[in-house]
Amino acid sequence: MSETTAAVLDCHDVTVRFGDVVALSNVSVSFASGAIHAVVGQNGAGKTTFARVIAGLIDPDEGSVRISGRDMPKGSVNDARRAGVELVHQSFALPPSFTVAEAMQFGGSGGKLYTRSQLERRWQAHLDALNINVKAGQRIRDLPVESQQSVEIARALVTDAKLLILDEPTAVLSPEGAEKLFQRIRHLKSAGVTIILILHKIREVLAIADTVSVLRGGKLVEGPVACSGIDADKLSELIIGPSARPLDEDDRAALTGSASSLHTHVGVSGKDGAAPPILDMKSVSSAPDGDGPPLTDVSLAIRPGEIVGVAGVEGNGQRTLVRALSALADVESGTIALDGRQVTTLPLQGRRIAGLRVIPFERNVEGLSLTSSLWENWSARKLLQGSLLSWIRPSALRSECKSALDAWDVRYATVAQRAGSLSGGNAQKVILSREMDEDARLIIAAQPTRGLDIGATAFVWNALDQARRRNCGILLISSDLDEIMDICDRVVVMLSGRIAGTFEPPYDIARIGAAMTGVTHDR
Ligand SMILES: Nc1ncnc2c1ncn2[C@@H]1O[C@H](COP(=O)(O)OP(=O)(O)OP(=O)(O)O)[C@@H](O)[C@H]1O
Repeated sequence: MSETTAAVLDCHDVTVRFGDVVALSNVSVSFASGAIHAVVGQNGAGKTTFARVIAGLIDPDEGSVRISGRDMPKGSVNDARRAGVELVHQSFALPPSFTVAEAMQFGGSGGKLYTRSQLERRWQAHLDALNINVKAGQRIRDLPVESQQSVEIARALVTDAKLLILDEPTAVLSPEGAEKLFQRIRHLKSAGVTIILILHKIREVLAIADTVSVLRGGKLVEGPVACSGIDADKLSELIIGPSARPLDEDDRAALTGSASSLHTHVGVSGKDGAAPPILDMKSVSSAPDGDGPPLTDVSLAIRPGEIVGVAGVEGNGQRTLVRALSALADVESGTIALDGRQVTTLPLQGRRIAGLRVIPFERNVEGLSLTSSLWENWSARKLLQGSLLSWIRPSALRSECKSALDAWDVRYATVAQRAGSLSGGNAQKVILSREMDEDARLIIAAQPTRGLDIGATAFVWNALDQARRRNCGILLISSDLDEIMDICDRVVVMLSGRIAGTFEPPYDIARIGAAMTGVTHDR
């Protein structure tokens, strides 16, 4: 651990309530300075609430917070920042139309006026000092997600941060991106910054953190304990708790990295290689649409009962692929057929009636209306599929919604609550419960387990497997190569809007990785 063991953070008996929900219950914890502290727990366990209390964004109902030995006035962001606390949120908050320099200035102390070139010079020096490879004049929206995150971190470090909190920083990163982030975090630690990391993946916790603390149902059930004294199995037990359904051995191994059974998927027995494809894309090219490179000559078939994975560094056309399949991108040439029927020019509603379901990349923007109730969000699929409004009975929908959310173990108070009040993982589960229904024929799942806890991730894998057994076709787009290799029957790699390689089990991670970076093409 660190040379110094003085506490940078002391929480005493912190309780936070949202109406009837107790998000944090009498949490008392102390974190030593100069170390990397992981905080883990299931979706809705209270991790983000904990981070927001420390950053002064939430005023706890009870309890107190001390930073570097000083009592913090309750719920004061400015006092927390003055004490050196900076929080990088789960979803990025940089204004997309700003340049990097403008975004950095926005996060700085402000005051003096600068010309554009002065501003850029000022922040370029800061970025260079942190070894962040981004040009200060670039617009945020033109940056890949990994660079946006680096800019968020750089912005948090504009002030003299002593305690940096990163809320699920790896959820948006590729494995290489996560490794780069970890290097940056180790570097910050050696410069004396204390880091709190909210993480879901146990293997990441054990790879980077000095200590780990576990929240369950708003209570601190363990920690901080030294990571050197705990193993993956024990940690997953602490997270899930004694009453939860146990994970099966394969899922546990894949989720915790505790065994060598990774990447052994050998195809599914129910797959019928001779059956006509559910999805048949032939030579599809799309117009540029500002959301990644256009598709160029993409051909892809998915048969009943088949899970096809799309691997690739983010920003290589995966979003355009989802948009083309959802009738949101302009297809210039080529054809798309669903169950033998041409749908190339059919709007989304018609495709949904034909059995298309979409779990979108951005759950808060494309997947949910945050200001609408849970049952309204859940019922949206009926409207999307063109049911007549007069047929819709709100009371029946509310009870259907309740059963579906309970089956997915969503943590919520009432189906009338706003979707925006759910924790990130629970919001994702609402979309999954809506899109993975019995009538689905083709499920496009974009990052379906991003931000989910280990129990929920296993649940999603199981739900995808059930859908496959019902002979659905599934297109799984994920930046988690382990996930792709564990559950897909075939993997295609996207690079610059093209299919750059097709791979079948047993997978060779080195060859897939090479195709992702364009080192080699096809097998
Ligand atoms: N603004 C809010 N209004 C109402 N309830 C809230 C609000 N914010 C959080 N909650 C509830 O508090 C509980 C803890 O939520 P929190 O976001 O802290 O969990 P989390 O551990 O970060 O979950 P995840 O891993 O899904 O992000 C959840 O039950 C959540 O629904």
